[in-house]
Amino acid sequence: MAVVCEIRDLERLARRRVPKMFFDYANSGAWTESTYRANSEDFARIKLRQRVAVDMSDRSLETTLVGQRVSMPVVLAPVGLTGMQYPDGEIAAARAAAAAGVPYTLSTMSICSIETVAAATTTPFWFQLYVMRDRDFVGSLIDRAKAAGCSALVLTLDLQILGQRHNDIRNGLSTPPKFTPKHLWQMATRPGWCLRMLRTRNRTFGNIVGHAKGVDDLSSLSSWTSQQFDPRLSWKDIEWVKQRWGGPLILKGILDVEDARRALDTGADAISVSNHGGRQLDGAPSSISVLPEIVDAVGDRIEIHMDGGVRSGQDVLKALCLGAKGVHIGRAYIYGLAAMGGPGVSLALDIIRKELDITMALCGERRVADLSRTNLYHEGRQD
Ligand SMILES: Cc1cc2nc3c(=O)[nH]c(=O)nc-3n(C[C@H](O)[C@H](O)[C@H](O)COP(=O)(O)O)c2cc1C
Ligand SMILES: CCCCCCC(=O)C(=O)O
Repeated sequence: MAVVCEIRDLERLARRRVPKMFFDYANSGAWTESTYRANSEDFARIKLRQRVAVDMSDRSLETTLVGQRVSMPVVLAPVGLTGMQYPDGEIAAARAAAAAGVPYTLSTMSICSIETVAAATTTPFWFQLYVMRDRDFVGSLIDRAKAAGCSALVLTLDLQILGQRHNDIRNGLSTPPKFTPKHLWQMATRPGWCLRMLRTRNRTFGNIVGHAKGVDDLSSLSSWTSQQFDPRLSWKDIEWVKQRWGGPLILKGILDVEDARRALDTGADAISVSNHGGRQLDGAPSSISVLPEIVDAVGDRIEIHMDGGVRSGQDVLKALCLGAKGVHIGRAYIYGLAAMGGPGVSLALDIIRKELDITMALCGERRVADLSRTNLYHEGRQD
């Protein structure tokens, strides 16, 4: 049995257990992957300020996110095709998040539908929305999320056009998988995954198939996306989404100060500083590098979340110090899920919680709300 100490251990296990096309889908970025790499590398450059002889006996990671109490300021980010990493993966992730006291965000592009996840869980989850050309369908997704009791809507703004991901093109990624000799070989070398996958009926996009015109041909994900996603999405559409939804709204994919100011005008409850995990605009800066300027511009008027490159509790702490109230993790929990299903997601969350707690204590802080830039050295000097 492999020893799992950190998220990278789960990544190694996931690589061994999931067919290449699905592991690569999660583990890649767009084009040269420079932004994908920068997301993690820029975290590593930030140094922590050690403090000693501070009473650390009473510590807490609890806080609130968009008005909801959480056991730590971590959220499971929306991840498309989660159910191809592990059968019924969305249900497993939602249950693990609920047990850990953190929110789970179900993607529009999930394998298990909103209703399937709601029926299998008792804790409200968040729903992530993509805006498609067919606004009646988008409206129906919002209504379905409301009917399922979702407790926040995450509106993603940075993927109206799909960034080019070379691994997915090379792998001929599709869902359900095509049965070409290459794909059959990839699956045959992962027999555990195949056996488990045979036991579920959820093998294609549950929210979408059968619900909207022309969505049944999913053989080419990128051409399908360009047919269905609406490239005309603009700020004025956000008002419509906000009205129709009527609950907590988080705008995801903000990377620029001007866009952050624009987001403020929409009256959204939070923004998520994100470059989609380096999967969209390659060459864009890392999320952690732009977080401080966005916090300086709008942080006193809107709750700020972030994601991108978070692989440890130390990374979470650095983002909190730079002004994020919530930190969303994508691949960190997907590796756990792909490696061992629901228990793997729980393990990923346990690892991050423990690392965050220990790091906070060694920095001399007892509450996440007390973390600030004074706990960091940036580029070798103290901010
Ligand atoms: C495999 C995969 C699928 C994703 N699918 C979605 C999605 O459906 N909707 C969305 O808003 N973001 C999606 N994202 C982006 C994540 O929500 C998040 O922004 C990103 O994973 C953060 O970077 P990290 O993986 O380094 O933590 C996806 C990310 C990955 C890795
Ligand atoms: C049909 C594929 C669309 C991609 C949606 C999932 C996503 O956001 C991603 O980054 O991948």
